[in-house]
Amino acid sequence: MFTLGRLIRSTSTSNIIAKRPLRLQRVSFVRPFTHIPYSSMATSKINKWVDENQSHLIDRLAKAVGIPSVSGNIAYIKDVERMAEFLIEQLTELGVKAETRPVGKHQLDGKEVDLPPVVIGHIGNDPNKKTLLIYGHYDVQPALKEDGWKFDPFTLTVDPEGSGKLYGRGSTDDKGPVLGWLNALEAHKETGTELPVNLKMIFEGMEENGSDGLDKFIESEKDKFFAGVDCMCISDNYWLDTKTPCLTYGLRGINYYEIRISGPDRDLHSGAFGGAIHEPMTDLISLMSKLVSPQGEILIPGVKDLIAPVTKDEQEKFEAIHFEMKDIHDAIGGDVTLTNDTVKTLMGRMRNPSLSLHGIEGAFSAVGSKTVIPCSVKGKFSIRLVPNLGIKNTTDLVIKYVNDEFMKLGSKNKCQVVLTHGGEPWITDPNHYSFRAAHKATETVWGQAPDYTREGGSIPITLEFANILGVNICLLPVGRGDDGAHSTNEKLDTSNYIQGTKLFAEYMHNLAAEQA
Ligand SMILES: C[C@H](N)C(=O)N[C@@H](Cc1c[nH]cn1)C(=O)O
Ligand SMILES: [Zn+2]
Ligand SMILES: [Zn+2]
Repeated sequence: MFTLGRLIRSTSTSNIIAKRPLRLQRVSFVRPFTHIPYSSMATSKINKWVDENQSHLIDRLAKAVGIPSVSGNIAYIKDVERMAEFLIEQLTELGVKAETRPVGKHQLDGKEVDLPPVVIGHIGNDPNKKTLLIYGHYDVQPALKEDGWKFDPFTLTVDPEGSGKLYGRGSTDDKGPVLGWLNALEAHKETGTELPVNLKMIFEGMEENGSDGLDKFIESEKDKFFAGVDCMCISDNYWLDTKTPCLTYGLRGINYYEIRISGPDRDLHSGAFGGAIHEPMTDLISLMSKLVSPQGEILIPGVKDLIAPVTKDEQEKFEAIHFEMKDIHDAIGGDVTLTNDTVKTLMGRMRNPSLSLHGIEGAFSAVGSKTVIPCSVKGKFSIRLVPNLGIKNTTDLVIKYVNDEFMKLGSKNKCQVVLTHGGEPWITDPNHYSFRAAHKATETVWGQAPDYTREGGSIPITLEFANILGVNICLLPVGRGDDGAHSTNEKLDTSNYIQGTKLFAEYMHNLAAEQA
């Protein structure tokens, strides 16, 4: 555990306003499980059912992708709720006791609205079985056809060229993996196979926007809904390439910022006022250009000094990963990597911090040549956090630097730096029975041993689960490195969806058979 405590964000000021007290990781007490022998007969029946019911399972994914559950946007609030209801219906049909639970309110577009509810469910309550908790998210990133999608992003489209790719927003992040668990449950039900573990599940609808409210929910339910959980599995990341399955034992964190510059109280004609005023956009572009160099170097003083040194063991783990530069070039559709060194590239993605500029709200971006001076603009950027770059120490450096640089501009506009959401980095020890079970399941289903990776993306709530529940968390991805999560033409290969379903079933059976 590298950083302790989660910071609660302020939406109106540039400062972090509260910090949770330090919590030590709790260790689950040892419970004498009845040894449940692994049965290859059970899983082969399940695999046969999954193979024979592929179109039904794809249909389930199509229904889910058809609900545009984009979080953090007032226009999609009803769709996010509809997606939660869809999960409840599906889970109930599968024999899961499922319900939605409120997690509070937040501000959207200046209005106070309910946060998307969490969907929780459980099936099985046998004291002789281990209890597995699974987490996933049912919200998705925004997507518009005009962003460059080949097909409507909210209509699951099977590649007409026959590659088996299933295109649609959320196909890989994270509706496909979430439904993979439901598919595995259905396969057990339909083949009359007893579930080898008790299963608890929690699916949230705010992951893409900072998981607001979820930390409090976990804390308040730790001795109620979450009581008795032995270990946890999350499938919400991706392989590194298109052919090597992996298990993931670390995540980068994320701090998401806005630089808000405001000047006049209305948008202005650039002919009438250009040359006479301090322009907010000019200030903003100047500040944003000072955050990161074109070589990817973070220019904020002090950030590099905080990074924990790379150990020999870490270096060796990165060197052991199967990865070629071609994998990343294919995944991004171009040869624009910062280096051609594979280990440096992997470290750049997973072990080092990175700063990305995302966009400017309030800027003119439509077609045409509007000669406007926007009166206020918000520049958005994020920093991926790594051990020992935490939410707070990084934010202190960011705020000081941006304010100092703004002062140097001599502008009469107003500048505010806001941390909109933050999530700490997370890393765990993969020498745990849950990782052993996932390793064996990968060998059985994919016919090869997994690589051990750290994810460059963030699942901010992972550290909270680890700290509050004190359980091991194994990240077991389903999708490939070229799936295009958050991008245009996001997809999940049919084989990954189908084999991923088998992987989850196999993992649960291995988990039951592992000595705790
Ligand atoms: C890895 C996971 N599937 C994911 O995409 N996480 C997001 C989380 C996030 C945080 N702010 C906005 N989204 C990510 O890593 O960007
Ligand atoms: Zn995700
Ligand atoms: Zn995502």
